Amino acid sequence: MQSDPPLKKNPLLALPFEPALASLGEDYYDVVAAAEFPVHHLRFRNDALLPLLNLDPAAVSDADFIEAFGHFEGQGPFFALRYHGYQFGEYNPFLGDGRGFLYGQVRGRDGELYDLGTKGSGTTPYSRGGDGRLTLKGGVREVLAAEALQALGVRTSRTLSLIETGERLWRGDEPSPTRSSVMVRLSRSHIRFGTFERLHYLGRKDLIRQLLDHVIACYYRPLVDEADRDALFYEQLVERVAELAAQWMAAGFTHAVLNTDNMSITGESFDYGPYAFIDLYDPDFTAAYFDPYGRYSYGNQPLICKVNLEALQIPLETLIPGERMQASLGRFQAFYERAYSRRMLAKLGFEALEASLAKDVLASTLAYLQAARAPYHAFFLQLSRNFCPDWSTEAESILPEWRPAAEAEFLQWRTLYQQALQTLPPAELDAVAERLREHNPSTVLLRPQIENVWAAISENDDWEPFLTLVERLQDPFDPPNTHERQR
Ligand SMILES: Nc1ncnc2c1ncn2[C@@H]1O[C@H](COP(=O)(O)OP(=O)(O)OP(=O)(O)O)[C@@H](O)[C@H]1O
Ligand SMILES: [Mg+2]
Repeated sequence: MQSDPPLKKNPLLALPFEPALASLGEDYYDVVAAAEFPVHHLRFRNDALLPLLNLDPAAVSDADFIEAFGHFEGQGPFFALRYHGYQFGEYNPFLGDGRGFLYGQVRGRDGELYDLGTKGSGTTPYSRGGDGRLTLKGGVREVLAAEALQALGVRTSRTLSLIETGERLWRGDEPSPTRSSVMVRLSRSHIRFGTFERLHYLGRKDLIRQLLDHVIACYYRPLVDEADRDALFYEQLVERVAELAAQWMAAGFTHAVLNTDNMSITGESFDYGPYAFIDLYDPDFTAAYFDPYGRYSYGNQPLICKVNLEALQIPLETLIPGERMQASLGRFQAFYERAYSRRMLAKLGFEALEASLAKDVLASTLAYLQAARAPYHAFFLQLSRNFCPDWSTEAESILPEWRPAAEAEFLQWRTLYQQALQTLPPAELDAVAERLREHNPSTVLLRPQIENVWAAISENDDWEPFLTLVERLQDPFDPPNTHERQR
């Protein structure tokens, strides 16, 4: 008797999905179906992420991606997650996944629990009149942001796949009709501050208790056996969010929509809509056209994170003493400054400096950048490319071309920068050069870069510039030893 040939299994569908959220019961989501799309063109697959899911990229075909993350066959049920949120300071009880769902949860090779979540997969009970879709440009922008941030050391969600879906969408902020896509995102949970806010709004203390236990068990595991774990959770969240704000600020990144429904309970950065990397150093830079008062401006991000953490105290109040949370929140600024200073010192080439000198060097750097309205990334890249150990004895040779932009502030900065170099033994100066190279990208995702790759796609359906840019963003630094040769 002839046996049937073995069916080829789609490795994406054979992932060991864990129903972590589903195990909590039905209060947190609505079961939804994916939209059916007229076409499926795989535009991006993030092979770099597959090993984390114990998958060999060579064993996963494009057709596998399309079956799993375009047709959404062979897996389910899918959950549109319920949440509320403060949007631009106003409470909105009508939110929830309106164009996405939790596709499944998987444990990564690193032992962490990851969510696969969609964006643009169709309408849900929370679409509020929206079409449930993601524009192709929006998908392209989200892929780019996540890859760029990851390489700059920001704790971020990643994009696993982007599939073009052949529909025509109408949007006020893109020339329309515009092309459609569906994205699958890998993240450390889609539980948002707003997930807790909704439970408070509904008066469900029991569910707040259940959800917090779940969050601690899944995402704050070392705390599970602590008697004081609820309060420690909030303290660690404050620390993680402060660290995240510092990561954004050092990377020169403006998230642009820091509503509490876009704040992850794991302290991870996600949801890349109208974001922008700053070009000129300007704390007032605001990326979203719908943010006229600059609530979510570049420089306001640490403060707004703190405001959001404070709002989260309301749903947590029944579980954690208010004074404990206030005391933790009181440490936000110190956590933030420590993390920001460490990252900025690395961008200046230092691992550590004596505390008051570190403070002065950093303050003078920012004062110069702001007075000169200097291009943020170009300044640090040039510092990195031009760095020379002789700078510790020859002040005049330190970036002379940057002097005219704001001379007084420049001279102040230069004096302090040189002073900082002089605290290092001569042998350490090579390490400064290396640190500068490793912390200052030569490929930066400025708006013109995004518009260029988008123009190639929209005008010629040419995906090469996009794929090339993704690759460069994944490793955005000059190669080792190139600066040596340039000098
Ligand atoms: N085209 C759309 N159709 C339906 N709902 C939408 C649409 N665009 C946004 N929404 C909903 O509006 C709210 C705010 O959108 P926002 O842009 O912050 O999130 P998102 O980008 O859709 O998703 P996420 O936060 O998961 O990245 C969310 O509840 C979202 O689901
Ligand atoms: Mg969102």
